[in-house]
Amino acid sequence: MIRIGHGFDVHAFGEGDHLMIGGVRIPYERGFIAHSDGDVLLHAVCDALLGACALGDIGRHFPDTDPHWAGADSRVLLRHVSGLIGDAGYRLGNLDATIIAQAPRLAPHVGAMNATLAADLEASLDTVNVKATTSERLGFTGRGEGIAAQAVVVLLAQDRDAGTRGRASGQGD
Ligand SMILES: Nc1ccn([C@@H]2O[C@H](COP(=O)(O)O)[C@@H](O)[C@H]2O)c(=O)n1
Ligand SMILES: C[C@@]1(CO)OP(=O)(O)OP(=O)(O)OC[C@H]1O
Repeated sequence: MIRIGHGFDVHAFGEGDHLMIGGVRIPYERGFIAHSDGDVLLHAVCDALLGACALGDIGRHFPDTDPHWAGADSRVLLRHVSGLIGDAGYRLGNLDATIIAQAPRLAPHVGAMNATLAADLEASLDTVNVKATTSERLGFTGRGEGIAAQAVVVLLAQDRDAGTRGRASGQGD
């Protein structure tokens, strides 16, 4: 059994001197306007994971009216969602994500973002792929008003008996 999920998020720029994207702190002349740290990529990934398991969306699990999440590190949200996915009996098959940003240049940071996602989702690095694109100066991202992110995940049913079956047949010893 596989399940597919899609997530999309946008955060506008406001005052600040850095952006949190994919759990990576990127020095920049603007910050994100958000209730949490505004990590647009991790929010899209959370929504994709929740969507795949029919568990609603990030706003349902972490309301932006709840002071507990004010200024929250979005990696905490991601790890919580990852736990929910495990509880539902699924693990990551693979994750593909795109950040739409005219600036800053993100290519130097995607390796660190991939590592963060793999760690928080307890997945291997070769199942995670973050990309960045401009929108060729078109639209709100192209005008430099904010950043958008999209994520798609495939989840696989956890094979709870894999270890014992392997041992019984003499594999994996
Ligand atoms: N914020 C961004 C946007 C893009 N990149 C890298 O540049 C490549 C070309 O982008 P286009 O929008 O012109 O297709 C893209 O593939 C990324 O590698 C980036 O680093 N940061
Ligand atoms: C993450 C939460 C909660 O702090 O707030 P924001 O940081 O504003 O992010 P958003 O993507 O608008 O949605 C979900 C919110 O509930």
